[in-house]
Amino acid sequence: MLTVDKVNLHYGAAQALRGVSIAAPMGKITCVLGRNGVGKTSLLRAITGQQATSAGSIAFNGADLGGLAPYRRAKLGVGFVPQGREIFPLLTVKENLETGYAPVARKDRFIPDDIFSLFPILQTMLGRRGGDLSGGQQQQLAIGRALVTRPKILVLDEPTEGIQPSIIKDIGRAIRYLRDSTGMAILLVEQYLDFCRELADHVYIMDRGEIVHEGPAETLDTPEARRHLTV
Ligand SMILES: Nc1ncnc2c1ncn2[C@@H]1O[C@H](COP(=O)(O)OP(=O)(O)OP(=O)(O)O)[C@@H](O)[C@H]1O
Repeated sequence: MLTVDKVNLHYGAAQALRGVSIAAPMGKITCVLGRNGVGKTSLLRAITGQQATSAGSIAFNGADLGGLAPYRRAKLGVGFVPQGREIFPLLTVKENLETGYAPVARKDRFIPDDIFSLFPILQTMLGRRGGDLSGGQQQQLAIGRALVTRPKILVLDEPTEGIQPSIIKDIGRAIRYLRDSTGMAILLVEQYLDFCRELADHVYIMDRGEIVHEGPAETLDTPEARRHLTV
């Protein structure tokens, strides 16, 4: 399980996270919702090690992640699908997937078949350049690349952003399959309420750098939760 305990994060004098505590258990989908700019991406940057925290602690399956570089966290099983996907446009689909080998032991440096069962389009397009893929296909590639790192927790930043409904469904199905078949933890940051309501086991809502609500997915329909999500 991933535990984030009373974490603060600053950009210079501006505080983006204020005493944030969340847990993402193994075998569960945990969703963090919130409007634009409330600190969701900052929380994921803190977890993946891309941004230093100024207080609190982050641990995964008993290992303290505090101060570890992103690649060390990847080696411990933290897989990341960034906002905007960050596909290498001039590398082929296969080469993009292979960039996930970096934190993996030599014997595991192959692309697991599961990735092509989840996203058959990646197999069809293995030789095409990443930049030639549609936004939805790039999102599938970004998830595939994270899976190549053999994560024990998959952290996704707004995977539905700018993506057509049919591919959103495929991504939802893939996330559920990963939870059920591998028992990995999944931590998802989203603005798309329906996607979270359908998928999540547990939800948190952030507002102005703080967690202001937590509960099972059904609690997203309470007036109190709605108030934090409407503009
Ligand atoms: N590199 C940075 N330098 C300074 N301030 C930043 C930086 N990145 C984010 N911020 C600020 O921190 C706050 C939280 O931003 P963050 O990107 O974490 O929010 P978010 O909820 O992920 O938003 P979005 O949904 O737009 O991605 C915002 O006020 C933002 O302007």
